[in-house]
Amino acid sequence: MAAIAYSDIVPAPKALLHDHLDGGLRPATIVELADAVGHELPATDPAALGEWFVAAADSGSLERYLETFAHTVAVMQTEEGLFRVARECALDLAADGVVYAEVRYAPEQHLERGLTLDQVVDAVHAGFTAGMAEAAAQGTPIRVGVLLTAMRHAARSQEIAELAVRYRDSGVVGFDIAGAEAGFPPTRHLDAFEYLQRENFHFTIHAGEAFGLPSIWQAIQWCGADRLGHGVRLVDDITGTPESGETVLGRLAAYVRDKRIPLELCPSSNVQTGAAPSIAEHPIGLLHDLRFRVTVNTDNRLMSGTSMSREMALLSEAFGWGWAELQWLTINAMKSAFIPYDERLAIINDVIKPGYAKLIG
Ligand SMILES: O=c1[nH]cnc2c1ncn2[C@@H]1O[C@H](CO)[C@@H](O)[C@H]1O
Ligand SMILES: [Zn+2]
Repeated sequence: MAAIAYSDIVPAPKALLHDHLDGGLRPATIVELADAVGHELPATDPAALGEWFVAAADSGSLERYLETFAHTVAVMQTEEGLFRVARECALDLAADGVVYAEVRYAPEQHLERGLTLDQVVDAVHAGFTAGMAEAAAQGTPIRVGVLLTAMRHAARSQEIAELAVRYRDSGVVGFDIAGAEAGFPPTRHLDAFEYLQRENFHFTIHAGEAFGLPSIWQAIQWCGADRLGHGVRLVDDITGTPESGETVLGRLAAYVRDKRIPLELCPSSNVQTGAAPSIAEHPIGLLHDLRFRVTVNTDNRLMSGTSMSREMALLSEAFGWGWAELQWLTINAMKSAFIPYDERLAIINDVIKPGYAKLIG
């Protein structure tokens, strides 16, 4: 079957679970905000700056990929900067046909100019609220929920977990840890995860991206993660291929599949950090064939020069996926969202299924 074109995918309803607020700024916005706060950039022409981010993030290592965030985080230190970035994020996702998104960021990284954690969360919330209202007025409604991230090398996870729970009725739907994986196992933050479980709150953990199975195992069996951020290295626990008919799942891979634990896979990001050799060789193909709870995500639209529609177009081309697969990915994501069950179901039945029914024809 011919691959579905990017331009045909844009109007299709999409759900996104793994997108970093500080990884999705418009290059032109970075230039303007950097000028206002006196931050020096590697390029001041927006197009050149956009190219710089993709090239610099194309490093083959997660640590070097993450260094590029210095230039986005630097311009997200004021209420105006945070509001603007969040508003534009909602608008950009809506324009790409995303109808539901969970966007994450680490409040502790936005305190350099004197904001408090609460001021950071309030400013982002106001930006998303404005962006959602504008998107709805433009006929492209989107719902955005926030995940508050704690940085895994730092020691503020308990505080950020408490912040997330405090804001659970004001737009925050979950918690996450991110940052360099090797050397910073999720169990360092066990207190925060146990607290969140006692609060009946939801969380995902970046695991199995730059480091393998022990990180995934800890995230699930010690920390109790609802979902896996990436989780792509789970393939290390799978032998054989479906074609040969001798695929064998190890205990951990079997557990993840049996429990329907969602995998927040981010193909382009993985190719840039070296977690996968190419889109065509990305384990998402195998994980899809084995019917894991696979979702597709952008991770960092700026650093990967990507969007949900582009990721789906790349997958359609690499694996021959048609509308049925794109719908499957979208419904998987919506089923795995952190908003209440009835609200997830309403988006699936009222928005996603009718949207794809028109496309499938
Ligand atoms: O793919 C990733 N793996 C691990 N950490 C990441 C990834 N993308 C972004 N961040 C980290 O998360 C912080 C909050 O959004 C970002 O500042 C970046 O350091
Ligand atoms: Zn991420």
